[in-house]
Order: sequence, then C-alpha cells, then structure tokens
Amino acid sequence: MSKISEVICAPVTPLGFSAIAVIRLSGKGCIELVANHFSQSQKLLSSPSHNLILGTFYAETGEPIDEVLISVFREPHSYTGEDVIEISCHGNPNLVNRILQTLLLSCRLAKPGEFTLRAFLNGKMDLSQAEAVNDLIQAQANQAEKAALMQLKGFLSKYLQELLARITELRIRFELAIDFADQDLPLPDSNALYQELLDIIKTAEELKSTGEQGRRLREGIKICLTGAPNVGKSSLFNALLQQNRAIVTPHPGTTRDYLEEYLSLNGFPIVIYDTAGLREFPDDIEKEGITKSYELMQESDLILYLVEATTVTNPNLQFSDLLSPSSIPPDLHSKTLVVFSKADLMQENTPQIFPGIYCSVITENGLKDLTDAISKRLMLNTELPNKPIIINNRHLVALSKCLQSLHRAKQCLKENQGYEFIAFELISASNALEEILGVITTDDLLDKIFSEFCIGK
Ligand SMILES: Nc1nc2c(c(=O)[nH]1)N(C=O)[C@@H](CNc1ccc(C(=O)N[C@@H](CCC(=O)O)C(=O)O)cc1)CN2
Ligand SMILES: Nc1nc2c(ncn2[C@@H]2O[C@H](COP(=O)(O)OP(=O)(O)OP(=O)(O)O)[C@@H](O)[C@H]2O)c(=O)[nH]1
Ligand SMILES: [Mg+2]
Repeated sequence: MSKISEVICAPVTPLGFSAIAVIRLSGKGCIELVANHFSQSQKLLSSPSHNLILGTFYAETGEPIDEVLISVFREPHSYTGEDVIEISCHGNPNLVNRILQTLLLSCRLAKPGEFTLRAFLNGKMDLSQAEAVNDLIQAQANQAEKAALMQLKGFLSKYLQELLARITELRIRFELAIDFADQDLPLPDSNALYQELLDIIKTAEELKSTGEQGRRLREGIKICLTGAPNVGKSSLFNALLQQNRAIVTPHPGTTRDYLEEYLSLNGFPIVIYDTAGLREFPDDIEKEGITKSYELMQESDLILYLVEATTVTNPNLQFSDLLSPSSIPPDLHSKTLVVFSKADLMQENTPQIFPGIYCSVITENGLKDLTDAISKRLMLNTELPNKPIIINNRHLVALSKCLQSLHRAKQCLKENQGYEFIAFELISASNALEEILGVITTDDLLDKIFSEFCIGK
C-alpha cells in the first residue's frame, strides 16, 4: 500500500497555449509537497477537501513562477482515493514545464493511466469502469460517449454483479443438493434449478448480443464507396465529409490508394472509405488499389455502389445487372446500397428507371435522402437502449467464456451428470465475469489496459 501512495505528478491538459493548464498530483504527502512552493502554505495545509486556494507558485530558488489556483482533495474523497492536488496555472507550456520541473524535484512523473490505476486499486471503481474512462476520452461520437459514460457510472458493473450473484446462488443450491444427497435428504426441485440456469443464460446472452452494437461504437461503422472509375466516388466522399479531402478530376483512375476519414451520423461514429474505381483491365498501380477496394468491401458494414444516373437508360435492366459480377461479389450484395450519381446531368423529365437514391454533389439534391437511407439501413435512427452495452472486446471475450461454462453446466444437467460438475462450471462462469470487473487481475493485464491511457489520466 505504501508503494501505491508514492506521490506522482503529471500535466492533465495538453501542452500548448491555452487559457488555463492543469497539473495534478496524487499520493500521501502531495499537499505538503505543494505547500513548500506556495505562498498560502498554511491555508493549503489546513484546507478542507474540495476547496480552492489562490496564491503564487515559487520555484526552488524562491523565484515566483505563476499565480495559480490550487484545488485540494483529501483522501479518500478524491478521484484516486488518495490526497490529490490540482494546480491550475496560466496555459503557457513553458510555465507548465517550470512548475512541473519544480515538483519533480520531490516526486516522480506519473505513468500513462496511473491516476486511474490508483482509483481502481483503491476501490474507487472496478476495472470495467476504469476502462470506460479511456473509452469516454477516445469516443468518436455522441452515442459512443453515452455508452462509455453509462459504463463509467457503473451500469455494466451493476448488471454483472447481479448476474454474478444469481450464478453464485444457483451454485450454492447445487452444492447443498450434493450435501443433501450424501445425507439421504430429499433433493431440491431440479426443474426449478434448470429453469433458473436457463434464465441466467438468457440474461447473459442478452448482454452478449449488444457486442455487435458495441463494436460499431468502438471501431466506427465502416462504409465503403465503390463503383467504376469516374462515377463520382471521391466527390461524394468530400460531400459527406463536407470538406475537400479527396482529389477529384475528370480523369478516370484518379483515386489509386484508398482514403479513410471519420464522421458522425446521428451520433454514431462512421469510418468512410473512398476507394480506387473498379475496372476490368487496370494498370499495375490500379490493380493494387482495386485489390484493397475488395478487402475494404469485405470488412465494411455498408457498401455504397455508385452508378452514373445517366448511364441507366435500359428499362429492361435488372437490379442484379447493375451489380455486375465483375464489380460486387454476390455474397456482398445484401450489404450494398446502389446510389445513382451525377443526377443533375439527367435530362429533365427523364424517368428514374430504378427506384433508388439519385444524388448530385453539384446541386446537393438527394444527399439528405442518401444519409437518411444510410441511417435506416444501419439502424442509426434508434437511441441506444438504457441498458448496458459491451463496448470493450476484452469484456466480450470474457462474457463468451462465461456463456460457454453456463452452456456446459446446462449440458451436464441434461445428461444427469453429478451436481459437482455443474458447480464446477458455475465457478468457471463466475470467474469469467469477475475478470471483467477486475476482481482477480494480473500485473500484465493492468499494464496492458492502463498503458493505453494518456498521461495525466
Ligand atoms: N478538475 C477535474 N476535473 C475532472 C476530473 C478531475 O479529477 N479533476 N475527473 C477525473 O479525472 C472527472 C471527474 N471525476 C471525479 C470523480 C470523483 C472526484 C471526487 O472528488 N470524488 C470524491 C468526492 C465525491 C463527492 O463529493 O461526491 C469521492 O469519490 O469520494 C472528482 C472527480 C472529470 N473532470
Ligand atoms: N455534374 C456532376 N459531375 C460530377 C458529380 N460528381 C462528380 N462529378 C464529376 O465527375 C468527375 C469524376 O469525379 P470523381 O469524384 O473524381 O470520381 P471518382 O469516382 O472518384 O473517380 P476515380 O477516383 O477515378 O475512380 C469529376 O470531374 C467530377 O467533377 C455530380 O454530382 N454532378
Ligand atoms: Mg476518386
């Protein structure tokens, strides 16, 4: 415990010019440490928790560095559960560095994620909540932030704790049954135990089924723009991003390497790809680009296949003819949305032969229809349910492990195997859930999780 309490210090705001910058310290003795360099040292030493004090911060030489505002948090009432000081100084990176250098004469720089690691080790949050802190910082869109915030506030923890309690209770009932059998006492109603096991499995499955939604929030929903050369993929890419990101020219074969950008649609994070035009006889460079286009199509959640609206003149054409075999592989048709581009070039009164989305980046007609269609297709119109979502892959893996054990327990029960086998599987199921909450951890796991955090967090 004493090692944990060693004072650590780090800037918590990015080093750059800003209105204010904040430096944070945590650990036993950090209040005294800062008081040694502060004009209002008595006020600081006797300050209650959650208090602000204005004063001057001095260098080791006694030279004043800045006028600062100091926040005091006394253990255990702080983010880390230890004494914490936050120094708000003026947002000049040189001032921040001088204050930091002064502090580092008597403490050490915090490692990435070390403040949150301490919050976890001091029982301020469980591991899933600590991971949510980073997910919240990294989140790319409102809905991803919402999911991470719910996890930070313990929604997932509560759900898992309840599941864990039910598994434990069921296990105890099986263990009691083993004892009863030894003593020739009447056995409990095995049908009731079976029903409870089924119900637990259902609850765990329900949580696991949110994993796909979670993956989309974590990695972003992948949309790939594809089609023949020159159909207007890069132009549409730019229009959706509302910036001139991709090069557009009248020459087919302009885009060779793919481009990747992020946007948010209805609060969902989207990764959008502009790819090389598909053609049958490409040159060597294009060939590479096209291979990559096919890889991206495989990975994508949605493929937008562009066809120039003016080229669709044959009323006998079938929908499948549009997606000619040389363009989109048949197994990807179900996740393909056809978009008719350059709709402004259609003659007025030209019938739209295929029902579908006709759009133009010049007049901007149809762009809203396109984003609406994308939202509908990807089901982005629905608010996230007020239920926990598994957004972390480590959690999904552990939950799958838990479910495997629960299913094995069910199998044992069906095959009338001994209750001790079932109890064993239920222990494995509990252990898997406890991995998520960090009840049992290894240094390697903690290192891996917290090293992905930024410094000062
Ligand atoms: N300035 C500042 N802003 C911040 C943080 C911070 O540490 N400092 N946070 C994080 O980096 C987040 C807020 N999280 C926090 C969580 C708990 C406590 C805290 O003092 N908890 C005490 C008292 C609780 C209470 O009064 O209700 C406790 O848990 O006992 C502070 C910040 C976001 N904004
Ligand atoms: N009239 C009209 N022209 C368009 C529209 N969209 C794109 N274009 C033009 O079509 C040409 C090709 O556009 P790009 O966006 O480069 O097409 P691309 O599909 O990315 O082409 P490659 O990268 O070569 O495969 C350019 O001259 C664009 O200005 C549109 O909606 N209306
Ligand atoms: Mg292009």
